[in-house]
Amino acid sequence: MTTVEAAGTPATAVTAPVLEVRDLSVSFTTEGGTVSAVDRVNLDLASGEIVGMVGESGCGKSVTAMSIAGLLPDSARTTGSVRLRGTELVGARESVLRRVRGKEIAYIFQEPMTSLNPVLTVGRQIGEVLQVHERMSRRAARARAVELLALVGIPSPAARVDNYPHQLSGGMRQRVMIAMAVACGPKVLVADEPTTALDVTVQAGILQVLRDMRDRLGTTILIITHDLGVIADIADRVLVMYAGRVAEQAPVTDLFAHPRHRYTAGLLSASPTPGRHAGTDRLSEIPGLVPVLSTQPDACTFADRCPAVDERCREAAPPLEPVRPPGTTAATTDHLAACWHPCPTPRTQPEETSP
Ligand SMILES: Nc1ncnc2c1ncn2[C@@H]1O[C@H](COP(=O)(O)OP(=O)(O)OP(=O)(O)O)[C@@H](O)[C@H]1O
Repeated sequence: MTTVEAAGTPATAVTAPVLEVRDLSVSFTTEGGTVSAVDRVNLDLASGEIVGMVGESGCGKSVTAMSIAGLLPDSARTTGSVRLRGTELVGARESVLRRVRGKEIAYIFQEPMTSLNPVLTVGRQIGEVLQVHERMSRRAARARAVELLALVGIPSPAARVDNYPHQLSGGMRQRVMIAMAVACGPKVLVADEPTTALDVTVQAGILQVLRDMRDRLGTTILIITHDLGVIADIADRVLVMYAGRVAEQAPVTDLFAHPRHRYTAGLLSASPTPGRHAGTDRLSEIPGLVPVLSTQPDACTFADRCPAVDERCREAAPPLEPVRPPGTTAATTDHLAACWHPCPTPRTQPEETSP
């Protein structure tokens, strides 16, 4: 574990991160005014790491991920910095983004049917990526497409390469999307709810494919999901988003065993994650709704829903800071929470108890 250098800095890997996000904020101009979707997010992704991003609907997960991949619409205003292997992406020219997308960073969307072209065979679609980015001949690209379909576990890839998307099951289409995404060997893969529309066994297969991509190709993966079971299954580290901000981030086992932000604790008890609901079928709910960020910029955004709220929470937003692991006195950069009154841990420090 690395020691703390400055409060509020994200967990830093020992080697230089592949992706560095600093103070990333995104707002949208709408007819009803400016909507703030992401507020000063910091995040590092280390090489070969799988990081999960969780949070309720509307917390800013997709907007964060799309801004990282340079995929936001023109109505978005982005500030801060996103550096991918040293290249700044915020404000970069379209020619830079075009070069980076696919080759350096790739994005997998939730619903492959809307991303795949229905009138082209999957082989043509994978092949086009290779022809454009890798300047492969059509023939070589087709052969590579067959290899990629095999890599993502599609049976009879030499025959499936000539299928149209509608001839494949939902799980196979998602595998095709992953094959297209990894075709040019991107360093970073952003997977936005890649398993949401799939049943549990197909979902397990897709997660295995993502793990294989990391293990075989060293791909760094940012996976967005509502499903804490998916996070527990695949992620090394978790980032919990709330109302456009990072509420907590920690190694996965630490987060599940010792959530420190009250929102994370609420999410865990509202989710049927194995081991947390022994003997009960009922899920608890976090009362209230995710607030619109622009309505309360200088307070903890979770204040209205928090069981430990006090005046301080309504007066100032807590910074994302390292918390002490149970039984230790020194904070580490591995576990950070943005909370004035973190949940107590089994051997909590006196000043960390709830009010
Ligand atoms: N194009 C847009 N124009 C205006 N507001 C937007 C736009 N895209 C997203 N938003 C707003 O930004 C906020 C964050 O949205 P985002 O899609 O990132 O949430 P999310 O956490 O990914 O939710 P979900 O899990 O439902 O996808 C929401 O309030 C959303 O309404």
